[in-house]
Amino acid sequence: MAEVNFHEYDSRVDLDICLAREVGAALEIAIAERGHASLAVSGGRTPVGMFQQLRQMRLQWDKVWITLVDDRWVPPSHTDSNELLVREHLLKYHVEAAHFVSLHTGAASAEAAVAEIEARLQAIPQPFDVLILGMGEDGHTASLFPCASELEIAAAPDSTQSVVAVNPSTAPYARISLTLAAIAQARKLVVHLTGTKKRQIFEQALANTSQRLPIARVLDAARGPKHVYWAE
Ligand SMILES: O=C1O[C@H](COP(=O)(O)O)[C@@H](O)[C@H](O)[C@H]1O
Repeated sequence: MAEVNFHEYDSRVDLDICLAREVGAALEIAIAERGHASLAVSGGRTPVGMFQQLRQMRLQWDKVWITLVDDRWVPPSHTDSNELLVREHLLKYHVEAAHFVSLHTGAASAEAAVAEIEARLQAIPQPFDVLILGMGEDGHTASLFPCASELEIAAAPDSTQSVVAVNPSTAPYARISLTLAAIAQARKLVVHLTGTKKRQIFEQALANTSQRLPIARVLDAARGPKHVYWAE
């Protein structure tokens, strides 16, 4: 079972403040050591408060590259776009100076966009200094869905691909997702969770050795320290 450092907070606001500070500190260290930093974030509802804390931090954001771990294959103006969420809640105030790399292109399908997105990601300093994952109640993380026919390709630990197109059968929209192999390289991997139900699902996923859900597979493969930030 993957070893994780579990950080528990009394409230979601406390969690958001502390996680934003941890992320900011890790990015500062990366800039001091390598002259630049990279951050990959998740979409969904969980990270909004943390984004709002992070955007108020004074860092050398012009030296930071930001991308998403996954996005839904919808235009970036769509209400369900993870990119829109990041633009509205993170890429403001100080963070406006950061370099944002979109997972969306003008291609006709997610599959047709993979090569262009793969090329764009080459411009980001990698491995990611900080990569923040969310988790769905089905145990998916990024867009590595247990129900997707592409899961075995997307979750192959030795894949040389950084991104894949995924078509979940239990969730809306085709997706673009970082592969497990790209996620697992991160220098610091954070899982950001809220609520009792997600905590139970997460703990069961890690304990279940016969059915490895995507969240457990990613943590098994991660090469750097793994942290879970949780609040009710
Ligand atoms: O579809 C997605 O869901 C997960 C979890 O979202 P949440 O709303 O439960 O926080 C998210 O991590 C992922 O980026 C997103 O595309």
